[in-house]
Amino acid sequence: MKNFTSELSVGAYLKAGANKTVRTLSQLKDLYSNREEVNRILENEDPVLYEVFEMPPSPKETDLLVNITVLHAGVVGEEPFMTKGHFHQDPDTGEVVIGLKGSGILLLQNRKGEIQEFPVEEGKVSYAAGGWGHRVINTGKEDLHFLAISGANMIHDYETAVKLNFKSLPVENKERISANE
Ligand SMILES: O=P(O)(O)OC[C@H]1O[C@](O)(CO)[C@@H](O)[C@@H]1O
Ligand SMILES: [Fe+2]
Repeated sequence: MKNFTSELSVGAYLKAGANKTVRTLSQLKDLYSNREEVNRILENEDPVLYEVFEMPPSPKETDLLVNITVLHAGVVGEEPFMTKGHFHQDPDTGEVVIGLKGSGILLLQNRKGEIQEFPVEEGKVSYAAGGWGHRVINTGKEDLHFLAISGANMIHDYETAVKLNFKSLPVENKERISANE
């Protein structure tokens, strides 16, 4: 990554050289448990769930990945918009998450099925240690902006998240919902 300085806003970050990746519902439809609702939404539109603005890392594995993510507000059935969720292939590679705007949850789950939830909002910094899968969920009514920093040698492991049935809703709600079913 080249030297840069930027305000912590998407516009400024783009001007400083960030690349943008867009994730839409049609790309991530298997994340949501209410299939009928997914299909109903997709009949009309393919909403953008989140956008990741990332500074291009150097090809060297010792570099850092620094990105700002904008996770939009919305729901698919009862489930709020969320990131796909992944583990890092190398269990020694963690990630820092710093809330900038909006409110949400960083949901962590390890291979033993243990779960932790941390707030993502302005003024809060959290660390997802290696070995903990992580997903961000926008539980608020406005877009959630956060900065994430990890090692550039990090390889996303999405398969483990699927295999372990990575949780979606904030766990309390999930328990409350299934208790009421
Ligand atoms: O790779 P995924 O699961 O789509 O999520 C991307 C997001 O995940 C993060 O690793 C934060 O958990 C960010 O880098 C980015 O916002
Ligand atoms: Fe990550």
